[in-house]
Amino acid sequence: MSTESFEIGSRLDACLAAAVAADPALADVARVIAACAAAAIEVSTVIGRGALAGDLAAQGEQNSDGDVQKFLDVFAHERFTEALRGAPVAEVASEEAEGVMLLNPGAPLAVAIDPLDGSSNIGVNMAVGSIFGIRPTASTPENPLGSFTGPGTLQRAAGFVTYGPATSLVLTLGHGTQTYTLDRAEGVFRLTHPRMEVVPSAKEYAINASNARHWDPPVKAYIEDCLRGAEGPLDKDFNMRWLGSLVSDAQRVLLRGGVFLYPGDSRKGYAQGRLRLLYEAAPIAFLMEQAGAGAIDGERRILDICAGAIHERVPLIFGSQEDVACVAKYYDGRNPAAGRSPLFGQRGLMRS
Ligand SMILES: O=P(O)(O)OC[C@H]1O[C@](O)(COP(=O)(O)O)[C@@H](O)[C@@H]1O
Ligand SMILES: [Mg+2]
Ligand SMILES: [Mg+2]
Repeated sequence: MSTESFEIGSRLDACLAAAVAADPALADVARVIAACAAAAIEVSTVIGRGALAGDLAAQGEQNSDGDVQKFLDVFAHERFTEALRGAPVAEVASEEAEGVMLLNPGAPLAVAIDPLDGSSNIGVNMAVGSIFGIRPTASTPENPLGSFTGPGTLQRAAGFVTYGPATSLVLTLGHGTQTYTLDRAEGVFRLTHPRMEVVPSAKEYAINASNARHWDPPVKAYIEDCLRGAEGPLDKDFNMRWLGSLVSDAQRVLLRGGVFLYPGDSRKGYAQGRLRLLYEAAPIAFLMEQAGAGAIDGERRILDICAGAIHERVPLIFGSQEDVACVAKYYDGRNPAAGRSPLFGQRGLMRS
């Protein structure tokens, strides 16, 4: 959906209707997006009430990834899956459900969803979000995961919602990335950023530095060179931000550039990092690419990677094109970590 011709302030439903009028093949995708937007407004209302809505961080069961579910994880999962039941969605792969959920047999679309992203921020009044990727249904009795095992390039649309000081919906249908902001007075999303364009390079990086001792050599080398600032081979002073919420970090990168890294590391269970390919990395990668940014696992483009299982993890590095390309150089053998001290060594990539 190209929304450049839409006026700022246009309602999401009007933008979707116009996109469908221009390309009727988008009708089903538009219904799914409208369902996600409606669920997001419900979730936003509860989050906005904070502690008045009860203990949003109250702990329940463990999800399939071993994370303890909080009240808000489960509430968001229920609101989104209920909304998707009323849309042309055959299957849902949710972080909060072990297997693929079957909604409307024969429907044309499948949705991979992280109903509540940034769970560690629940209950402390910090931003959280929801992420979704919409794919064509492709499962068969012989291949029941078929809707989710194709590459991210198959996604018809993707989006994420950030429940922050404002609630916003970042969306792509494959023709650029747009942001809509929730007009709380009227309960509708309105177009506020018709065309997101990530700057080619910036001076901010995001990584959970408490894992530094577990990182693999390319990541250690890159962050070491960031920390050396203008005196180091990257020739600029960096700022660091880590919000503990992928969507919030992604929103910042979309608006002012920089690079985000959640690499694989040597902790047990973290060889592929923490983030999940289907409902975190692939939708974010689609949105980033449509905004002129990049997303890789270190060596491969995220959108080319196929999942073998619905909760599969993948190392994720995304952001400004030049900054992502710079990180890739640390991975590609041109900067072997051999000869470096384990961390904070003396030589850097850009120095001959
Ligand atoms: O606690 P860590 O290891 O820094 O991980 C933070 C990352 O984990 C996540 O919270 C994972 O998402 P969930 O909260 O949906 O499991 C990301 O939003 C965030 O970037
Ligand atoms: Mg998440
Ligand atoms: Mg989650």
